[in-house]
Amino acid sequence: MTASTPREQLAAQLSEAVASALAVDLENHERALLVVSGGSTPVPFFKRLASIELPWSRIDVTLADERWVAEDAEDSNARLVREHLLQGPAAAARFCPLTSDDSTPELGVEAVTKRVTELPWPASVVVLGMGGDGHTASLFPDSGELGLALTTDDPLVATRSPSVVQPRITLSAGRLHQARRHVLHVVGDDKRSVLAHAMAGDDVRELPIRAFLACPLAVYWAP
Ligand SMILES: O=C(O)[C@H](O)[C@@H](O)[C@H](O)[C@H](O)COP(=O)(O)O
Repeated sequence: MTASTPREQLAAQLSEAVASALAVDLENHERALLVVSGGSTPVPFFKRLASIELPWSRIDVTLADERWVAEDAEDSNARLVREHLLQGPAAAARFCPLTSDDSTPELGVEAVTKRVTELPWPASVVVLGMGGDGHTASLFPDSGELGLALTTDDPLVATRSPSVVQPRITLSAGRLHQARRHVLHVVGDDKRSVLAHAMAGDDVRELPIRAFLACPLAVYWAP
C-alpha cells in the first residue's frame, strides 16, 4: 500500500513501529498484548497493521475503551477492530472485547474485568486517541466517574458522560499505564492545539490526556 497523504504516511510509520514492538516482545514472551483505541483516526493504521506478517496467533488485542453497544452496532469499537484490524494476517490474533450481554456497563464490568485481567499484561503497546475535549479512552472531563477512573487500581470502570450518548466502559488510567510503550495517535490542527494546551498545564481533570504526558509517550501527529 503506497502512502499518499501525510495521514497515510503516519499510519504506515505507526503500523511499522507497533509491529516492531510486538515482534521484539515476542522474542522474549510467549504472548504479546496490543491495546488500541476506537474512533475514526485509527482506521488507516489498523488497515496497514493488519497486513503486516507477524505471529498473530500469539498476539492478544483489546480496546482502551468501548461504547456499551452491541458488537454489530455502527458505533461499536469492537466492530471497528474486527472490520479493519482483524483481517488478513491479523485475523489470527485473539481479540478481547470489552462488552458483555449485561444491559449496562455497571452490570457487565465484573465479567469483563475477569477476561481483561487474564491478558498478558503489561501490554507491548497502548495506542491512545484523543478527543477535542482532551479525553482519551473514555476518560471524559465531564464524566462523574473520571476521578475514580484516574485513581482506581481496578482495571476497568463503567463511565457515563453528558458529552457522549452511550454508556462506556474504559480501562482505568492505572491499567492503561501497564504498558511498555505508549502512543498517542492524533491528526489535524485542532487536536494539535488541544495537545499543546495539555502539555502547557497539569490539571488532569481538565484534560485527561495529561495522565499520559508523564510516561514516555510517542506522539504520532499529522496535519
Ligand atoms: O471510543 C472512542 O471513541 C475512543 O476510544 C476515543 O477515546 C477516541 O480515541 C477519541 O474520541 C478520538 O476519536 P477520533 O479518532 O474519532 O477523533
